[in-house]
Formats: sequence, C-alpha cells, structure tokens
Amino acid sequence: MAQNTQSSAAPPAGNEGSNTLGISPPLSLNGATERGEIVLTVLLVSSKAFKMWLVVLSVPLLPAFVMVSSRYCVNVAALCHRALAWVLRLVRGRVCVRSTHAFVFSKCTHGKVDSVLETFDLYADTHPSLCISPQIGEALDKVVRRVCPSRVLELGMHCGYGSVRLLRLLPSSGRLITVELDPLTAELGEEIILVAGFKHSQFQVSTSSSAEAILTLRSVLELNQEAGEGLNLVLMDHDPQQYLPDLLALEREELLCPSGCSILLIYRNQRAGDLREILSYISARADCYCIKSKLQFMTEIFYQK
Ligand SMILES: C[S@@+](CC[C@H](N)C(=O)[O-])C[C@H]1O[C@@H](n2cnc3c(N)ncnc32)[C@H](O)[C@@H]1O
Repeated sequence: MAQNTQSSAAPPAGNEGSNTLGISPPLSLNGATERGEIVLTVLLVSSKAFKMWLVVLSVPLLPAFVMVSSRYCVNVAALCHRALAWVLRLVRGRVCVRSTHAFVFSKCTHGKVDSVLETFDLYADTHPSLCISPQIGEALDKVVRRVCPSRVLELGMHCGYGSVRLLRLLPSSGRLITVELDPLTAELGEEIILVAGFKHSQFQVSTSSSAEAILTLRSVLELNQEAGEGLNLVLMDHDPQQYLPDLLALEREELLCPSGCSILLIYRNQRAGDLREILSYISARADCYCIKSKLQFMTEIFYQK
C-alpha cells in the first residue's frame, strides 16, 4: 500500500520545472530567477576580470613578496611552533616523572651527556616539566666553571637534569651528593645519571628530605675538618620554604667550606618573594655572607668564614 502512494506522488519524467505535485511555478517567479541568473553571471565575469587584473598587477611585486615572506616565514613558523608547544603543555597538565624518564631514557643516546640534556629540553618543550630550563642551566654552568667545585650538594634532584648538568663540569676528583624526597623520582633520576655515563664514584643519591640528608652529610662526604674541607657549591632547587632552615643546618653542621662556598637559590615563576626570609638573614650576616649575583630566576650567595 505504501509503495503505491509513493509512486503516484512522484513527478512525471521530463517535467523538471514542476514541483512534486506537478504544479508549474508562477510566471513572476520565473522572471526573478532569470534576473538573478543574469546578475550572477555579471558578477562571475567581473570577479574573473578582477582576479586577472590582480594577477597582472601582482607579477611585478612577486620578487618583493617572496623576499618578505621568506624573511618572516621563519619567524611565523617559530611562533606557530611555540604556540603549539604551549598548548600541548597546557593540555598535558601535570608533571609526570615516569613520562619524563621514559622519554629521556628511550630517546637519548646512552653515554652521551649532551644528548641526555638535549632530550630533557626536547621533552620540556611540549610537556609540563620541573627540570631547570636551558636558561637557568646556562647561568648554572657559568657559576660551576668559575667556582670549579670539588664537592657539590644538590637539594631537589627530580629526574636528574641538574645533576647531569653539574657532573659534566666537575673535575675528575669532584663529587656530587644529590637529594630527592620522593623514592620513585630518586630511583628514576639516578638511572638517568647512570645513562648519561656517570659512575657511583662520582655521585651519590640520598633518598630523604633535605633536612635528614644534611644531618648525614659529614660522614657521606668524609670531610677533614682540620684541612678546612667542605662543600664548595650548594644548589637549592627543592622547596623554597626549606631554603633558610637548610642553610642554617648546613652552617650548624659546619658543612660549608670555610674558604668559600657558593649557594645558588633557584626560584621558579619569578617568585623572588619566596626568598624574602633567607635574603634578610643573609643581609643580617654580612660578616660571612654576601649576595654575589641576582638573576630573574636565580640568586647566588657567597659564604666565607
Ligand atoms: C623543581 S624540582 C628539582 C629540579 C631539578 N633540580 C632539575 O634540575 O631538574 C624539585 C624536586 O625537589 C623535591 N623536593 C621537594 N622538597 C624536598 C625536600 N624537602 N627535600 C628533598 N627533596 C625535595 C621534589 O620531589 C622535586 O623532585
């Protein structure tokens, strides 16, 4: 029954001008359609002519256009890359130690320090990361090259980026003690330091809070107090709330080299206010402390007794 109803409603073949009921449109409507078609044709023709003129006029400008676009193309591409990287970091949300480790472990060339650092930087380009940035890294390198430390303490190892960066500039007799609160992070970070090619004779990972680690440092470092031995460089990159208590503990335990020790305080997100307490302590202790340099993200203080 339904099939019959449909076939009777279908328009007869060859009657394209009719609607489904077979009724022709009124004459006035046909006229309007024709006028519309004429206007459309005129528009098409004139737009074609316009395009042609545009092409003709732009030919002499082509070399200048190529020059300008090739000059700015790089910047546009870099801008697009940075925008995309920023979006990816935003979307990915939280810092993930396992993901950082897996990326660096699988993509770097094992045994090549520079490759390890570059792979960390590559990861941080498109993922949220707590590792120190290349900008902080370069400032850190400058201090390490100037101080030439033989005993270094890093508080806040994370995935080992800073440790690798420090270790590569230490003299052959140099030693790094690096402290990490979180056991999984400490384990994965230690593996990366080994992947970079360093040996346990050059570094030691202490899996504990900075406060606990400082209490054991004297025996770990096997310091000869009579010879005036101590730490030559301390990198604080853990919890800014702990910077002052840890500095006081290092002093109390007599772990800072009396002939001179540089203490680097890292602060992220330009939150220099985090350092207010420790800096007011330093300025009150002008007898043995001074501020050596202040950067946007790092302050170097110098201790000498
Ligand atoms: C900003 S990340 C350190 C980045 C690292 N220095 C680098 O170069 O990649 C801070 C690390 O400090 C650790 N941490 C936080 N508070 C700590 C504490 N009181 N003692 C030891 N480690 C701590 C965190 O678990 C985290 O892994």
